[in-house]
Amino acid sequence: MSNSATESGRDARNWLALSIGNSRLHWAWFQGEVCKQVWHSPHLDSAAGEKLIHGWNRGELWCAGLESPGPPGGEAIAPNPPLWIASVVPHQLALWQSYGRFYLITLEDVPLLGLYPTLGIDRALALVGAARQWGWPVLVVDAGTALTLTGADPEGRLVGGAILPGFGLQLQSLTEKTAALPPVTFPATLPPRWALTTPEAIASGVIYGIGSGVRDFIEDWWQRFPTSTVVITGGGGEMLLRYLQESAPEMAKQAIAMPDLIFAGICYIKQQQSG
Ligand SMILES: Nc1ncnc2c1ncn2[C@@H]1O[C@H](COP(=O)(O)OP(=O)(O)O)[C@@H](O)[C@H]1O
Ligand SMILES: CC(C)(COP(=O)(O)O)[C@@H](O)C(=O)NCCC(=O)O
Ligand SMILES: [K+]
Repeated sequence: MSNSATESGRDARNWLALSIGNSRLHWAWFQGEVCKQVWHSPHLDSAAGEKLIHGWNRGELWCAGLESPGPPGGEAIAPNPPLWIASVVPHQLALWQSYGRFYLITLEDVPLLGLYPTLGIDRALALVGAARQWGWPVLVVDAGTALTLTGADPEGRLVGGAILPGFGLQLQSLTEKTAALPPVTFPATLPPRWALTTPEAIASGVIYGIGSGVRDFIEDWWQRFPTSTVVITGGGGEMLLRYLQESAPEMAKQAIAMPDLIFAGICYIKQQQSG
């Protein structure tokens, strides 16, 4: 095979995955089944989206001057990569629909039994992504804007789950809905549980509150499915794992952190569809 044939073969295998969350856009660049790079960007406005698509159409993958739409380092890859999207945010999804090689993943594409029609596609994809690697039954804890728990049984049937405000949303809502509580940035480490300052008291309430709730859900899940894998993902996943390491070390040892879980799900669906 000539060099150029090898090159074009490689290029043809390039594709992008975009998961549109309520806080951010999550991007991955794949070659075939291999995930080469993952990065995150803020939501984009329509001008920024159009600029990016225009660049892709011209064969420039990452538009210069656009804030963080591309991977750090801005790798050069083939023009017009297929873009596989999973979205739980309709107004952000609309930006990408004019792109020629746009593929939207919906619940109908996901081979999961017992789905209900309004289940978030991110939750369904995370579940099949986790099961592909660890098998059924599986429980996914996704600490995103909302924190979700989503579990499926040994047959790959959705058992159900729960949705609560995530770390950032809880911190933000306290600031917004009270007169005296200051904005608190997401702490890098666990705060003291018995806090003596207002910011630490807020951080403690949110982190230990979410953490103990999640722990209770996991304990209940293991009563039902003692052999189930538990996978933790999402922007707040590290904090959740830190909580478990301190408060429930045995549980933490058995939980698996997969920050890029959604992309395992997207890759699986793409493979199914591409035959
Ligand atoms: N760099 C970051 N940017 C935004 N949120 C972050 C970041 N690091 C951690 N977080 C936390 O992660 C949560 C958002 O998770 P993420 O999985 O990005 O959400 P979504 O998928 O809903 O957009 C928020 O609670 C936030 O506090
Ligand atoms: C629960 C979610 C908001 C989580 O999204 P995220 O916070 O991670 O952006 C999303 O999965 C969603 O909109 N779900 C629809 C309702 C459901 O899953 O039952
Ligand atoms: K999510």
